[in-house]
Parts: sequence; structure tokens; C-alpha cells
Amino acid sequence: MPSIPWRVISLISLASAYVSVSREREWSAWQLLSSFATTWTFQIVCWAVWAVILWPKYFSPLRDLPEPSGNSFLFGQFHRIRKEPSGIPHREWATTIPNDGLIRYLGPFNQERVLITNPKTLSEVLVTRSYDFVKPADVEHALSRILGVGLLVAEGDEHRFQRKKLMPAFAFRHVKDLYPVFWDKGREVVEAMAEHITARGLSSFSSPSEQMDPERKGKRNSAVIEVGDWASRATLDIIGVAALGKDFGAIRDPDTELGRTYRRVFSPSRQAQRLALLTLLLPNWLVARIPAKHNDDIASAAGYIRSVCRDLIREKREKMQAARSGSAGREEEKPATAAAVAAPDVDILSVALESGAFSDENLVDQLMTFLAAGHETTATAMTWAIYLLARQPDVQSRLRREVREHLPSPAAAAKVSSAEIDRLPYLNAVCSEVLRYFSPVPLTLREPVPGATIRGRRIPSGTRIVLAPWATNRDPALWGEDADEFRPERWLQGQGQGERTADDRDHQDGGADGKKHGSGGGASSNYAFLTFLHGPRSCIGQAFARAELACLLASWVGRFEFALRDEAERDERNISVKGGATAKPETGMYVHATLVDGW
Ligand code: HEM
Repeated sequence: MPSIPWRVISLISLASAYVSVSREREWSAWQLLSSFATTWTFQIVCWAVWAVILWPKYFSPLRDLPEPSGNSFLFGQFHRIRKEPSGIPHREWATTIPNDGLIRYLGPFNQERVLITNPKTLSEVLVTRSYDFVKPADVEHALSRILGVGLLVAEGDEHRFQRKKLMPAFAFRHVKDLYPVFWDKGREVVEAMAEHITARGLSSFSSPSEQMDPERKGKRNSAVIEVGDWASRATLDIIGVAALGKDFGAIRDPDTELGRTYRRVFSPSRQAQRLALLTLLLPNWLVARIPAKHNDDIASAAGYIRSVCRDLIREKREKMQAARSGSAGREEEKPATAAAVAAPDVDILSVALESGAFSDENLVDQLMTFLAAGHETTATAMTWAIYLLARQPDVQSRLRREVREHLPSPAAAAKVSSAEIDRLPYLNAVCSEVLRYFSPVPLTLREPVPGATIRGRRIPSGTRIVLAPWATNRDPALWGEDADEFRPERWLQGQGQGERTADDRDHQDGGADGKKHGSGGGASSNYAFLTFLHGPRSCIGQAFARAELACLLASWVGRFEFALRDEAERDERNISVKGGATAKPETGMYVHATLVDGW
């Protein structure tokens, strides 16, 4: 749907109102206003009929594309999209509607969306013409209110510049230094969970005699936990230490001011969703100024986190200057936590500061971006990982055996290096399969710049381009008939046994710089795995996220056995999934966690 030409409509209305009242000998401001309002309303109605009914049905150059049936008159497939988790209808359409890489469907007010379904069209949108497809204006506006113009929001040359300067901080040769940070935080969260489990296990026995009963002793080591909460606390601390050099302390205390403020900014409320819907009708700047609680909250909470980032940058600059001038820094300036000690100045902020390419304010934007992009994504991957392992105990046991055989127990307080994690084939296969099977980001959107084409077909401005990992990652045409099975073994087939070098890692499938795409998992194309996208706008944190997930998963599975609390959830269709930027269980993921001795 072409976007509403607010300015043109308002200008025409003003001109027409002026002409009509100026013919009168005497006229009042009220007459001018009412003439303006009448012309304005008339034009909006004409525009609406054109854009909502005539354009998509009779004039759009996309109207001959295959599309799902059962459109509502004004809302296309919107009711279904709203009712089902993001990506599920797309998965069905991609596999059931014959298509040549493009499927059109209609959204609210018959806005046109184009789902990109095959490797040829994906490669065009993501790699060869990547800069012709930008973030939709409303998405960009919502993000930039909080994040400023960081890497996630920047477009064109600004994006190219930022990406080039930040790449060294996310290249594997730097990420490998962060493995000990990931492992340390894995150890910390495992310890905290173990304490929680033993306390909960005990409290479920009411009398002291019950607590002493040896038959019930085993049960003291078991409790129901909500995986998402623990995962989210662990990944918040990790992104804090690894990106900012600041420990949020969320594992120890989930209710710190910073933690609470962070949740206010980054967890969308119902009101946020309603305001987002309003942007379909009103300009973004106007919606942002509506005096609603959400708008106030966002402004104050984002302001607070930005001020914390500013302080961190200042401290870090001072510390670096002191180090350069030969001073080791005063005792009280030294990092407080074990994790921070393990990572003196390997955090991403330090590397970005060293590059000298960013102003302090732009560095704040980048830090906000890493907090937004790198926290809930990995926490969501952990949540699904534990669910899938609880559902498939054979996979879980095999993984536990591998971990216990090759890695030190968290109790040993030993350091773990990248080489130790990366040489565990089953751990890496399980992580890849989790990321394929339940991609944390179910879908993402783009809009064409004027004149953009896909496979020679002009894509009108305002059309939404939909990239759906939840569809592509499970497409049998790309993965084979077992696409809908969680089968880590697919990543072991034909795997070279040699250890990968830093160069290999930087250029792996969908590599952080998007140069080269090696296929894996037995898929027929490199583009079959869409979790981190591909090309210049692929996830820059891919190597970081994979390493973090592997370390967390290894420490959790080594220490605990997980089993489903609710057997009905064995069928994933019984789990209601919350929409938003990441797709996770709506009411949390509750599992039985039992401490396993001997490690
Ligand atoms: C499993 C975890 C993760 C997943 C599934 C994931 C997925 C993605 C996806 C799909 C995008 C593209 C979004 C779009 O353009 O529409 C993206 C971009 C990005 N991600 Fe990640 N991400 C993960 C972890 C991380 C981490 C840990 C960081 C940082 C430490 C990070 C930083 C970024 C940044 C900065 C971008 C913007 C890149 C650009 O536009 O050049 N991500 N991520």
C-alpha cells in the first residue's frame, strides 16, 4: 500500500480552502478551518479507497504473484497473522503455495507484503541488493527512539562505515577471548540455580522429619524452574560484561535498578503494541508524542540506561588513558567481579574505543544496540534449547556425556578456552540444530528503496518484504523430509574433523562479514539457514552468540537433568508462543531440573 501522502493532502487542502474562502467578501478563520477539514477528509477517503481496495486488487504490479486464499475484505491475512505466532502462517504458505521465490499476502488495510522463499530471491534481497532493502520507516523510528542511530538502525554509507569499524570487535579472533567470560557466567548461573533448586526442593517438604527421610532425599535435588528467567538473567550479565565491561549482577539479584529499567525499555507492553498499530494510520512522530504511559516510560528508562552507558565510556576512556601513560589505575577502579577480572579490556566497548572511529554519543548508540540485539535473542535460544533437550532425553544424555568427558566441572573454577568448546562436535551440532529449529528471531522486515527490483520485478515503495527464518529453516524443499524433526545429527554428517581456524570462523556460514556462505546441516543451499540472515546486514554478533550459547548450554546440561513439567508440551503446537522481535513461550518454559552428581 502506498504510504499516506500527508504533506501533499494537507497542502492541497490548505490551498483549496484558501481559494474557496478568498472568493467571499468576508470570511472567518472558522470558515477556513471547516473548508480545510472538508477537503482534507474527502481526499483521505479517496486515497483510502485507492490504496486499500483499487491498488492491491487491480493495479499493483505484484497482484499476479501467488498468494494464500481466504483474504478478509479489508484486512487480508491480518487476523491469522495476529492470532498465530509470527512465522507459522509463513511456514505453511512457503511449503504449500507453489511459488518461484515470492509469495504476496495482504496485511491490515490490504497492505502488500512479499514473503521471500527461495535461495535465489533470498540472495538478491540479502546480499547482492542488500542496500536496496531497508528497515521499514516505523520499525526504524521505534528502534531509533531507544537505540539512536547504531548499527541496527543505520542505513547505506553510514551502515557500511559503522559495520567496518565494529567488525574487528566481533571477529572470531576477538570473540575467542570472550569464551572465558561466557564460561564464568555459565558457572555463576549454574551455582545460583543449584542453590535455588536445593532450597526449593527442601521447602517442598513440610516437616523436618520429611526433610531427613533418605527416600525423599533425591527430591531435594530437584525443582521446577522457569528457564527463560534464568537464561535472561545470565545473558544480560554476559552482554554487560562482554560488551560494556559492566556486570549488571542480574544472576545474583534480578531486581537491580538497572535490570528493572532495562526490562521497561526492552520488553514491549500491550500499550506499546497498540501504539505500534496506530502508526498504520498516523505519522510516527505523532504517535511518539501521544501522552501515553508507554511513551513516558520509554523516554525516562532509555535516558537512564544511556546515562549509565555514557559513564561507562568515560570511565573506560580514563582507564585507557591511564594505562597508556603507564599508570596501572587506582585499586578501587579495578573490575569487581570474577568475570570482569577474566576479561580485562577484551570487552567490545574497549575494542570500539581503540578504533577511534566513534564519537561518545555514537558509542552510546552502539552499546544500546548490543544490549537490545544481544540479550533476549540468546536467552530465547537457551529457552528453546532446554525445552528440546527435555523433550528428547536421548539427545540430552549424549550431550551430557560429551560435556562431562571433555570439560571441567563448574565447581572446579577452571578456565575454559574457545578450542575446548569448539572441538565438541555434538555440543556444536545441538546448538546449530536449536538455532535452526527455533530461530529466536522468527521473521524480520524490509522495505524497498524507490526503483528496487527482485528478479527483475519492480517492488512498489511501501511494500513490506518479509524474511522468515521460521519458514525457511524448516522448509523440506531445502532441508529434506525431516525438516520438521529436531535432529542434531544432521550437523555431524560429512563434518571435517580438523579444528577450524580463526579465518574459517570469520567466513563461516553467514559469517559476520557476510562474505562467504558455507552450507551445513545437509541443506541444499547456504541460504537454508536464515537464523542470522546473510550478507552485509547479517547478525554481526553471530560468532559471539554461538559461543555464548555453547558455553551456557554445556554448563547447564553438564550439571542438571531437565524434564518436561507438562507432558502436553511434548507437542510444540501446545506451547503458545509470544510474538515480538523474538519468539518465546508466552507463559514461560517450566521444566523439572535435577542436579546430577559426579561432575
Ligand atoms: C542467538 C542469538 C542471536 C540471533 C538469533 C540474532 C539474530 C539477528 C538477526 C536476524 C539480525 C538481523 C536483523 C535485521 O536486520 O532485521 C541481527 C542483527 C544484529 N545482531 Fe544479532 N542475533 C543474536 C545475537 C546477537 C548478539 C549476541 C549480538 C551482540 C553482542 C548481536 C548484535 C546484532 C547487531 C548489532 C545486529 C545489526 C547488524 C547490522 O545491521 O549490521 N546479535 N541479529
